[in-house]
Amino acid sequence: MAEVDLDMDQDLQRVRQLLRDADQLHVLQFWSELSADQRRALVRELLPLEPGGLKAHCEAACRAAAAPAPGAQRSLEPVPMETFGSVRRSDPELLSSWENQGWLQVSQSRVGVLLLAGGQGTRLGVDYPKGMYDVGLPSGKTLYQLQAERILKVQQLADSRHGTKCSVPWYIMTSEFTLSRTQSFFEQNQHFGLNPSNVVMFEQRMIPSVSFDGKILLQEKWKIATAPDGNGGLYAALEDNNVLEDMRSRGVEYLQVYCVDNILVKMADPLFIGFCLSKGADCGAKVVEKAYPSEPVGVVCRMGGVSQVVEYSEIGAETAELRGPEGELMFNAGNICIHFFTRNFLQEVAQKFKDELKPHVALKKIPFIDECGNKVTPSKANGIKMEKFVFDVFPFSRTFVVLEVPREEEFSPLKNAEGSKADNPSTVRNSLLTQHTRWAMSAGARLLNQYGNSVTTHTSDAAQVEISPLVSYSGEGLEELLRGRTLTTPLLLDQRKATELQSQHHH
Ligand SMILES: CC(=O)N[C@H]1[C@@H](OP(=O)(O)O)O[C@H](CO)[C@@H](O)[C@@H]1O
Repeated sequence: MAEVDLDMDQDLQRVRQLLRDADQLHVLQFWSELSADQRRALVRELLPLEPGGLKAHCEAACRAAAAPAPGAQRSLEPVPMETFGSVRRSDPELLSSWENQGWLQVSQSRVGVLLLAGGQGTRLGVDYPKGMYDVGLPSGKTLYQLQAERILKVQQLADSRHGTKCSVPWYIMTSEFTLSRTQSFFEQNQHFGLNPSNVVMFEQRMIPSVSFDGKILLQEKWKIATAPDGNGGLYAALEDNNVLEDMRSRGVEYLQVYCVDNILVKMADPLFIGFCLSKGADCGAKVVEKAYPSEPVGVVCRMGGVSQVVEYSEIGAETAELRGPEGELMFNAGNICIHFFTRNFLQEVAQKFKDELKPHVALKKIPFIDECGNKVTPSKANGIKMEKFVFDVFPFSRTFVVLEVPREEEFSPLKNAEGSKADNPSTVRNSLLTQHTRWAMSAGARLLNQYGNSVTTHTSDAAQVEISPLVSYSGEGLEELLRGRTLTTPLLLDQRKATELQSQHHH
């Protein structure tokens, strides 16, 4: 006991020094009121902060609040055609050559996927990890489950093409907010059938949230307000947790990185992997055509000849609305947060460039403890969160490529709560059901709605087909089950139903 307290004394001294140097001593202002446990908690939280880093962080936040980043966007240009591929405009032969290349890599276990899942889900309004959200599909599957089953399927398809027994490891970056609940959710669900040793969770760093005058905000008298360091915290987290070493030891050379919230995300997409490899790229991004100028997606573009993404929060309406000769949006390459990286490139970023990533500043409402010790829930922005962006490493790549994909097949993100205008549980559920209805119809099924009428349009709200990823990854393999059949919707085509349909065929 005495020993612990001695350590505690030393630690407290270090923390005091650290705070004094960064001009943040107010963090300890309620020290005399704290219990022994609370004191220990506070010291434990502050101890790992790097002295110089903390000071620089607070000062930078303060400066940023005073003078928002200048929109140095006059020199923006669209991405040049030669780095740009398009699924819609490429002929089937080219597409299947990319795909074949990708399947080969997957089958050789050279491809991994990495999920960015440290976010707080503030806009969605849930206090648990977004991946655990059930969007109300007939199957009741969560985003995590859909993703897990797509991994199972992509492995299985690669194996049956190449006679292999491959694995696609799933790296999951979580944060203090999401790690333990994500872990227990996966355990409760037996990792959705995946081999647990191929699911690797790690945690990104948290950084202090600061007031407009550069002071760390207290969330409790014994806890500072912190936020994850943004999805660009990936690169520090890869280092902190030896993830690249893990990849190397498994022989994983290529990584698809993606955000948790896109219900249509293709896991380890062979076509995307093959496209990037065929171009000799070290880094790539999937994009969709922007739906409208103010759509909240970043745009992939160039500045001074260097590829990058300008985030929707920073582009400015004027630039977003610029149009080309045919009336199309000039900056039309909407970032859907699906990126390709070679392991070598990530290694290089981790070694040389990750400290060059500039944090972006967001002004937010951050609940805090005021000087009198009262809890305040602000009604307008009172604080600064500094976030790094995952795509800010694009400028360091040697060969950067872009693949444009059809939105209705690949992008429908869950951002907002039910009742909001877009990107909410209903819109993402409908995107998936509409996609699966389309797949079923092009496989030759005749679909009836619950009133016995034919479902005719491809986008009808009444069309309710859900196809398990374990049955089909991207629409393949459905003809043998569905051709020439009349089926009533809602239809849940899971493995059981598939077996049933198959046995009927054989009679
Ligand atoms: C930093 C970052 O990755 N921002 C991404 C990401 O936005 P969020 O609002 O952070 O979810 O996903 C969008 C696509 O859903 C993409 O357009 C945008 O550029």
